[in-house]
Amino acid sequence: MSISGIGKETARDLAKRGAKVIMACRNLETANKARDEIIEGTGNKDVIVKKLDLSSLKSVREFAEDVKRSISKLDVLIHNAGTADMFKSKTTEDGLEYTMATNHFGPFLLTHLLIDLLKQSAPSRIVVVGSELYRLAALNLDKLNPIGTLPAYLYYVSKCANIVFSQELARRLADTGVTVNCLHPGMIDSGIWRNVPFPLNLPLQLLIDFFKTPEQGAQTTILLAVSEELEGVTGKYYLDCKEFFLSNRVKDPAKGKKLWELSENFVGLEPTDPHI
Ligand SMILES: NC(=O)c1ccc[n+]([C@@H]2O[C@H](COP(=O)([O-])OP(=O)(O)OC[C@H]3O[C@@H](n4cnc5c(N)ncnc54)[C@H](O)[C@@H]3O)[C@@H](O)[C@H]2O)c1
Repeated sequence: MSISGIGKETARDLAKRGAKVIMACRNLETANKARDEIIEGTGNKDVIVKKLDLSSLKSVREFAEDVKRSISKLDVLIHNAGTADMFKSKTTEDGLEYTMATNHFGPFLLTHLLIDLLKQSAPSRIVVVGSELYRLAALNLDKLNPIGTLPAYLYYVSKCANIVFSQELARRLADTGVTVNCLHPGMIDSGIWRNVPFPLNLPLQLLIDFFKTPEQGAQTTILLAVSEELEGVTGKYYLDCKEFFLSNRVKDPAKGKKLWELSENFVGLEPTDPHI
């Protein structure tokens, strides 16, 4: 979960339903303000903030340890946080391209580190916030850590990775009681568009009035997280709270397997870590 946009609205809704919510956030100051606002608005005091920078493998490991120390049951893991820096490409302390590290490698590692807890808590769920923009990208598995690639394109690639990941994860977790579904939240007026520079932001300024609110954008995530009707449903993709079709290329098991093996290497999965 994250502190602004769709993540904040998802946290608010789950808190309203009485859930214990862990908000995983980079900036603790802003996160604590968001948490206080949610507690005040919902009356649910069981909303906590924990530090997580998904672009740092060390931070992901520290966060997972912190979570495992503080709870004994995890019903839903929501991979919502994402970045889309259209014009700057950076390399992380782990030698990973920043957008791919935040949007794919961090969530990939985190899923591994929390999988035993999710299995013990089954029936449990993993929800992955992808994007329809995946249709514009090809996932080049010969360059999964795409340092030097046009930054604007990297967001699409990372969202494509989210979907291939969710499909492969669902296959690997079949019969464990842990389900995995992915979604597109819609076009949402959120912080994700803040890095679009002049002059590309000009048409965006006009279009953004037609975008949905973060609260509306959270609805498909919430459905996948809580709907009793979706108990046991796995490996699907949703848009506007309805199942939607995926292109065959993201469903290909050979591609999913290769993404998995490469990602295990990039995140430095240890023999002692849980493997999925
Ligand atoms: N807004 C849209 O139109 C749209 C469309 C399709 C998909 N999405 C997806 O929805 C999800 C939520 O995005 P949003 O629209 O609410 O944008 P947002 O920018 O408002 O929220 C993104 C959140 O991710 C957090 N985040 C970014 N980098 C992080 C890091 N390294 N570690 C931890 N947290 C980090 C940010 O702090 C922020 O809280 C993203 O996965 C995005 O790709 C959004």
